[in-house]
Amino acid sequence: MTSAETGDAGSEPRVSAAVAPAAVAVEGLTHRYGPRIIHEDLSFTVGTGRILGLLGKNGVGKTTLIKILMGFLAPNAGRCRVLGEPSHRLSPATKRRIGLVFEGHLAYDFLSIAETERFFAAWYPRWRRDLFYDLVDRLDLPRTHRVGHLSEGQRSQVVLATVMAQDPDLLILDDYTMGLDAGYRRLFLDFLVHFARADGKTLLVTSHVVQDMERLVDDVLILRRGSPPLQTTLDDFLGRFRRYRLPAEAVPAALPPSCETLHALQPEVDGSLSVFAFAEPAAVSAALAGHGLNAGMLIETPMTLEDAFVGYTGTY
Ligand SMILES: Nc1ncnc2c1ncn2[C@@H]1O[C@H](COP(=O)(O)OP(=O)(O)OP(=O)(O)O)[C@@H](O)[C@H]1O
Repeated sequence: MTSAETGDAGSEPRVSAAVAPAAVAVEGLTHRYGPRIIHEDLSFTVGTGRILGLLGKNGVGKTTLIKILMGFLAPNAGRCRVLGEPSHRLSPATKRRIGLVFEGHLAYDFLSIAETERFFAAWYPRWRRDLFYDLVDRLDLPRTHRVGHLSEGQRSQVVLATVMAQDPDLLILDDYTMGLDAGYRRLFLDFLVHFARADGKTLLVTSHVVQDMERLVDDVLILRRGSPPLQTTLDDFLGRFRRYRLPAEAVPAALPPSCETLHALQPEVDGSLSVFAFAEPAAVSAALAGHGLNAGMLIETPMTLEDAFVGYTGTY
């Protein structure tokens, strides 16, 4: 038993949730693998009916966090409540309300598509056969086709359909893109958005295809190793986090350090400089001028979520 206080019954987390009660509430979570700290004093919420994108570079601890939320892993410290229950003591009824797509997802190779549908239907009281076949029939394969004979992307489609058909209240998708082609990814995203919005579902999604998140999420939780996480709405992040560009002729050999105003300075291959900041142009210009740079040539340039994510977390 670890010193985890995950979800002490009766003690509600003191997190500032925008929507209460939160579908997921994490407070003060710390997790280590041996001496390596993966999460330290992490707190966040996923509001009921919200779609949260969990973003972060490789190895930052997204899957670890999901394993903790599902009760597969006990953290060293902190409280995690999922659908109102401590994550390490989820009741079978609550587990049935959670749809999970995870690396190494469950699919039985020896079953056919139709047998897969019948097998999983038996476990879930709200099973949506219509949803399952809505997604799976697009494969244009006979329902007698064996799962073991599907391509990687086709298999992923069956897994995603299986999870959606469970009609979960909370859907956790850990990198759902697994071999999906661009068309199916788009289709599945549209399905997900419709599914979530129509029925007030809560989604927690990770994906390295960050541009997909822009079409999907309400909120972002961005994890960075050694720094506090950022949780905010997508609109707030994209509205406040800005990129400015200085042309090559205004870029000195020695760059100023990042600071509260200048979140990151990134030299580009053409010699120009990208400056990322949660600040208005005047404040950024003043900060650059304070370091002797010619900020008169600073231009703000629009960003996608992927640009903003890379600017916020760095390229490596
Ligand atoms: N069982 C384990 N024992 C020791 N270290 C582990 C274990 N599981 C994961 N790690 C390490 O913990 C860190 C976080 O891993 P995790 O899989 O949670 O990251 P992630 O953000 O999901 O990464 P990715 O985006 O690459 O999938 C990594 O450095 C990983 O090597």
